[in-house]
Amino acid sequence: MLATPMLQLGAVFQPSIATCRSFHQGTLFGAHLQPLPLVWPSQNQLCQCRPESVHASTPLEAKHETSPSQRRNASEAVASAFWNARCEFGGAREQQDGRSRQARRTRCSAFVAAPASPERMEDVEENGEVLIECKDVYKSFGDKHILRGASFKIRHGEAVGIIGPSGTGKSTILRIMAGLLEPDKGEVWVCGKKREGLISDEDNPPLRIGMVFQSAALFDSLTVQENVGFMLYEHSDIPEDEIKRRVTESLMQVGLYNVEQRLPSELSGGMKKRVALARAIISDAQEERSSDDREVVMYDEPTAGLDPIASTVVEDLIRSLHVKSINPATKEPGTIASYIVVTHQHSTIRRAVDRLLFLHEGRVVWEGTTSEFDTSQEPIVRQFAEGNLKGPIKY
Ligand SMILES: Nc1ncnc2c1ncn2[C@@H]1O[C@H](COP(=O)(O)OP(=O)(O)OP(=O)(O)O)[C@@H](O)[C@H]1O
Repeated sequence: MLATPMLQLGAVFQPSIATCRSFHQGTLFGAHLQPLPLVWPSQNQLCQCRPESVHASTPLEAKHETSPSQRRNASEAVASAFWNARCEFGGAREQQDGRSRQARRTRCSAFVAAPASPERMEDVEENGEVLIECKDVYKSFGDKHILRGASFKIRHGEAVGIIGPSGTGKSTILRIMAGLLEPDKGEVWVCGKKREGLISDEDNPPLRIGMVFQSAALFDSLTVQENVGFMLYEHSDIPEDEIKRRVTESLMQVGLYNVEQRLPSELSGGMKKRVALARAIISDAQEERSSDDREVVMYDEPTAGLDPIASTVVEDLIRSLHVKSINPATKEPGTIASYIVVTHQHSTIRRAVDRLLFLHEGRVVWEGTTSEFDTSQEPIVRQFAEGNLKGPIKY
């Protein structure tokens, strides 16, 4: 059984750029900078800091009043940084050899990457290896029955959007796919293997998974530079000057300049999201990837709260990182083999993904391409696409 996480939350959370391992064995600092015992017993259990654990009442919660959003943000910062670190650097990947570990800098994404052609999408749909399959997945929180038999497949090479009304379980299914949450019923198959438990229980996850959380999940007490460079500081011997250079480069790719020394509290919501994306990009810069790599990057509402132009920057950035997109200037592909985007935003639906899963009342009620989304006469799709008050979706 996992011990109750004793997270200190919000702005006082202070990992102090310790190593992931020593952090697990080390201390967290509390509201008055009192060291608090860290209760993660092993690296494999790092995912226990997932938000639903933090929703539970903890000793700290009683001691220091924190809002649910602070708790969620702190837990996601921990989960995001360490869990991505584990996915990036732990397990099977460390055993890989013959693969260049030379740093590869993600190329500037100042272009509009083209969506996949219909032929290419057909090919992926017919021949792509199934990376994740959810079979009849159920999940409830107390008496709220959120997922009620969700079934679908994510194939290698796909850019998939999960859409649907608020509260319908989009983030929940993303967390289940990521292995941060267990379904109550149903199965999740990852690369042909049924997942038992959480990703933290797997020694050699068959699929590399990256996650960009909805809340941006930054460490409030670290500067932008420390947040973005977190993985490189923790898990590489890259000289500090080089890390700084890469941080600046990543930030430029998401349209941020001269913010390295700011704290997250000094940024707008949209800027935080872009910093989170910059962190995801820089974590990508550790070694060469190929389009055969089994990996999925999951973005939970990456453009929520952004103005239309900032949304476009982020959408194009997501698109340009995909292996299926070719930078027209350099003719080079991106590096992210497959990705999933949970979103409400119409611009993101049209600009950042190729195939859509429509989740409603806990099930996938419609699947199709983004162009089919525009032409489908399914009442539920039309209502959602047009924002009608009348239709099968009741508010
Ligand atoms: N850990 C949790 N504990 C309790 N309830 C939860 C938890 N996680 C999600 N929920 C509830 O489950 C429901 C579905 O949440 P989820 O975030 O998956 O929906 P969503 O479709 O992503 O919504 P939105 O589009 O508004 O972000 C919500 O009512 C939410 O409050």
